[in-house]
Amino acid sequence: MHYEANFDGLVGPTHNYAGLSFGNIASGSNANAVANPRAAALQGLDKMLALQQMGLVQGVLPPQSRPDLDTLRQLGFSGQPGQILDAAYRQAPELLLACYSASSMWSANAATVSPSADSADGKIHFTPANLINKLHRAIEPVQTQRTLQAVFSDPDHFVHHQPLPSHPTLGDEGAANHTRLCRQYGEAGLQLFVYGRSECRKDELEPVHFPARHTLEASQAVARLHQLAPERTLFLQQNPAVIDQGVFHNDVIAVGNRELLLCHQQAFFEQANALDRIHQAFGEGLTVLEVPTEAVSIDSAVQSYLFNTQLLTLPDGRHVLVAPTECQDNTEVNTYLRELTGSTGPIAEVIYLDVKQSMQNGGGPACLRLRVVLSERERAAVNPECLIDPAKHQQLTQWVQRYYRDQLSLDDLRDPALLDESQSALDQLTQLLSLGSIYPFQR
Ligand SMILES: N=C(N)NCCC[C@H](NC(=O)CCC(=O)O)C(=O)O
Repeated sequence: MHYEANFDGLVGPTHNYAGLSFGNIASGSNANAVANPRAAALQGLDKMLALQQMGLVQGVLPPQSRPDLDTLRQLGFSGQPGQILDAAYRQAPELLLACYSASSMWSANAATVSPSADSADGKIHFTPANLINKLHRAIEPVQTQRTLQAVFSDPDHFVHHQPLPSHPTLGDEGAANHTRLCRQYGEAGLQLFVYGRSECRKDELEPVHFPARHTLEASQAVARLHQLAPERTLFLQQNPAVIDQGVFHNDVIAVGNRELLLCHQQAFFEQANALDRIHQAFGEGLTVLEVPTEAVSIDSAVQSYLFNTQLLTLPDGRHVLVAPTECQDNTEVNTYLRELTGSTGPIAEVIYLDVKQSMQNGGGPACLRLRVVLSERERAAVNPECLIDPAKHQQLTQWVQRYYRDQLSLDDLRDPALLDESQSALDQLTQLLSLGSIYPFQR
């Protein structure tokens, strides 16, 4: 028996709206809004419990420690923590904001993961994403690697690679641009790597307004590291025109699982050709649900995050979509989803969940999770304290209620008490999740 486990990033105590992600429309339009870290973390935990209750394997990944004092020191701020925060707030507020972001919650960007059925050595491979396109995200990979090693520590099953070198040629956004299709989770699958631009293929079109964060060269390197078979690996270019409309990752415009791919008509560059290649490489039995622009505009897709849903296969074999409530609020999307589930199509049901605090920064249900396909033995090798059941959910809920604020504005970020609260919270969390001393402040 094999499972697709979802490991969600737990929202950290400094969740805020800083407008840091150019090209991500929600992040820009909610800049300076007052955040509610407590509600954000509880929404995330409730999503994790909901999936566990559906009979799925659900894990949790701890947040990164913020503010990132080490980075601020590296940037020339010195003294006691309070002095560092104060000086950064006055001299370089944009750096302080970057060092305060709780962006590790979007664990789809933490790494690319290939299951053992696809890798030549029969092990699960992890490559943390370098996330070089945004400063607040480029400071994540070192900790990401430490965290993943603490959760998936057994070298008999898990291989951890270094993040790719930090250079624009190798921009890597992790699993947000990676989809695996297969017949059964335990069988060899087809891995789709979707890139926004290529350094060496100069003739390919690129977006003109917003950045293409992920490169072909990064995807090719990850596929090599993960020892994937070339005939079961495809590199597809994202449609640059939709990147310019706010589709900053492929998981904002397409989602796949098992033998199903749900994508917008404008998801890929030269889409007919891209879909042909996918069909050819997969062989018989693949269903592609292509959503036409006249049913759902790109605007509606970006606002509602229709494609940032989690497409899940339940233990009874039914496929369901876990969607953000924003999909109910958008008329086009609501109509499309009602027709989809009202027919005899492959998706049986849509389950709506509230992840508004994350959505307002451009992170839907699928952004919040990193998928790891596990066999029974591999699952037994995962740090058991990082798997969610009702008792763990309750423990973590109480922990959030104890440590998290229910309001955070950008002005609060100079408050050294927030740093103390965050470190106390994370220190306690490493005990709840049996992670050891993974944070720099614990060393
Ligand atoms: N699509 C996936 N898989 N992930 C979504 C990531 C959202 C994240 N938002 C932010 O980083 C906003 C932070 C701020 O503005 O405060 C980003 O743009 O990298």
